[in-house]
Amino acid sequence: MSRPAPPSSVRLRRSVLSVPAINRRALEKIASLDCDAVIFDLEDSVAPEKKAEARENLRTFFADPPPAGKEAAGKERIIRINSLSSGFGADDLELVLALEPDAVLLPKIDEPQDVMTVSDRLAEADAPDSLRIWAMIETPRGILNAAAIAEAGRTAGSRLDCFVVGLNDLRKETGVLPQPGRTYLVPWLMQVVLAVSAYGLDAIDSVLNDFKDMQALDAECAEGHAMGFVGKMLIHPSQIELANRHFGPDEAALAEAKAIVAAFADRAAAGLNVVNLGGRMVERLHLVQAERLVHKSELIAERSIAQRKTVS
Ligand SMILES: CC(C)(COP(=O)(O)OP(=O)(O)OC[C@H]1O[C@@H](n2cnc3c(N)ncnc32)[C@H](O)[C@@H]1OP(=O)(O)O)[C@@H](O)C(=O)NCCC(=O)NCCSC(=O)C[C@H](O)C(=O)O
Ligand SMILES: [Mg+2]
Repeated sequence: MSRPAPPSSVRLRRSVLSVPAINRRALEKIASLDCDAVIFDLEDSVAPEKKAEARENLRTFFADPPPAGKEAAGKERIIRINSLSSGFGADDLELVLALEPDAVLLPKIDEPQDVMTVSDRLAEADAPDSLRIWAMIETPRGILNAAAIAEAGRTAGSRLDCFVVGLNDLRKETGVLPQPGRTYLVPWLMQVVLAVSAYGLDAIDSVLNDFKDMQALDAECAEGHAMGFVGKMLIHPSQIELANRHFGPDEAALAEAKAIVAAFADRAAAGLNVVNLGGRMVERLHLVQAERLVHKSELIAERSIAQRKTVS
């Protein structure tokens, strides 16, 4: 079976900032922030008695003209709803249908059916295809079923696009303690990366709660990038810059990618699957990675221009 084209390969998701939908001041700040994506949170950061008010805040926010609501410099907009079994999820999902963000983020996904139920509801409501589904993988069953859940992304009509790991819930459920290096969590994190890689989705690494500890964030972003995550979920604006740096291509990686693209574009490489690049074997599979990296750097440049226009 051929691997589907990654649906998200053209999206920048280095820094994915969670903004409590109840916090109007934080909502106002979004346009000035250089994150790639925003998760408007209706779930854990909003108290039960404030859910309705939080939904109203989002209605107002999305009704605003750009750059505040609709387009904020090309940032991807995701609304995290409460689970459908919580008593709040159905109203949240109606809001999503009304606002048509780029994606709806489903919390505490245990199995493929959790995704398909929402996918079916969106189809029934004739939601645009551009409205994707993201899934929080943050329960023991979610980790165990990560591959099956990712496979649901291949089901006809499925809108599944991206996983976000939630280590707060996972630690709560399993008793694994927060530790530098996340030693005992690494096998589970890699299971998520493997699952998304098999089915052409993206995976976003978990939040770091200690938002003042830049050293810890630096280490965790480097680790997440090395593991294969495309970005990090964040809770505070001060975390954006480090995430953008780690999950964007650095200068050396970009120079190498451009050299690979140039090597294969050379007429001498016509019909070759392997070339010698300064004493190193480079294959066409590296060309695909290189082209993605170059494309990503172009998207980053476009986003920076759009962001500068927004704040000036
Ligand atoms: C963690 C916070 C409660 C800290 O807030 P605060 O004390 O207000 O921080 P600061 O005074 O340092 O804020 C400085 C300014 O920045 C704005 N701000 C702060 N956070 C955000 C934000 N997330 N988005 C936008 N703007 C933000 C403040 O308004 C200040 O602005 P100004 O007044 O102009 O100076 C707070 O950061 C926060 O609430 N963060 C998000 C929490 C959240 O979304 N939680 C849910 C996601 S975590 C998760 O999902 C876990 C997962 O499910 C799992 O299981 O692991
Ligand atoms: Mg959680």
